[in-house]
Amino acid sequence: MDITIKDLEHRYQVHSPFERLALYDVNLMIKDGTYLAIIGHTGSGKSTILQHLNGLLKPTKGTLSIGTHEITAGKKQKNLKAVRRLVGIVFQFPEHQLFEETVEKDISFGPLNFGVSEDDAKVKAKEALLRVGLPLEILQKSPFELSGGQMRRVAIAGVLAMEPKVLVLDEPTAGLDPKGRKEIMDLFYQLHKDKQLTTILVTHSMEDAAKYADEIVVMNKGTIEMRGTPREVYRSTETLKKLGLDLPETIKLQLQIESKLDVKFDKVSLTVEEMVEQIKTVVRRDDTI
Ligand SMILES: Nc1ncnc2c1ncn2[C@@H]1O[C@H](COP(=O)(O)OP(=O)(O)OP(=O)(O)O)[C@@H](O)[C@H]1O
Repeated sequence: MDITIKDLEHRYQVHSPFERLALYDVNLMIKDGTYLAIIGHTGSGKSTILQHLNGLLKPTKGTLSIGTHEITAGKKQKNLKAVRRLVGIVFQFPEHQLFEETVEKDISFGPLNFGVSEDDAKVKAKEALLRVGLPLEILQKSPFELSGGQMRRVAIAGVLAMEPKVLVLDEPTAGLDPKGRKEIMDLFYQLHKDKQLTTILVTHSMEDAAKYADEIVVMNKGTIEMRGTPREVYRSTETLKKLGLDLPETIKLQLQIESKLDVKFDKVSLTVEEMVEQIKTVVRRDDTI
């Protein structure tokens, strides 16, 4: 399911003294099955874009096409429920939205809301729970008896149980320790691969964008500043610096090695493994090192 965003503008609190232009001239085509990362400085408009993708916010100008569904500024939106079924959003700290008495009821809530029978919702809840790596024994527990990490997984299972075609992730690992972060990011990557799930990740982690995404969009002050593969984007070190964005650690190390040893690597190193390979190549090429 392709997503096309055309001339998107969003103003918060229109016609009030607090009116704020948060997005303008946003044009973006996201092909079905892509893993896209959106990076950018705080306040650049990343979350505002995400919230348009399932109709939580309406454009003040422009159009979004999500598969065959269109959301257009100024037009009454008929199929918002269908769009919300297609696009699942995992917000920051999704566990704050848990509210039911049991894990099973919490995960089943979404499917039931979309008209699935109670029995089918229970099946979907079980599948989703296993998918996020939790045991079925906790189905009848209160979500509030679980650890923080488990609560987050239950909340993610609630989104997966709706079987979305597009998964939108707004800083989904905020507040987790490095091990927990990696586990959750690997889980989303596996889902993306297994189900060809279009995945759109908003992140402040340059490493995660480099490691998982096929494409990166760089936002700046409400509009798209740059778009490309991780290698293309992270090659533009000066532009990223100007935008106040950091580089992945591997690339920072590469730049230091290049400057200290007066050598040039063939490409930017997105992972430690790539960096090691390139160091080997440079050492072989130049026997004075
Ligand atoms: N409800 C709101 N009312 C008014 N202005 C808002 C509202 N929500 C966001 N904004 C403003 O819109 C702009 C874009 O905000 P947005 O949250 O989309 O940025 P972001 O890139 O996601 O930031 P962060 O990285 O901090 O999450 C910011 O200037 C913000 O202050």
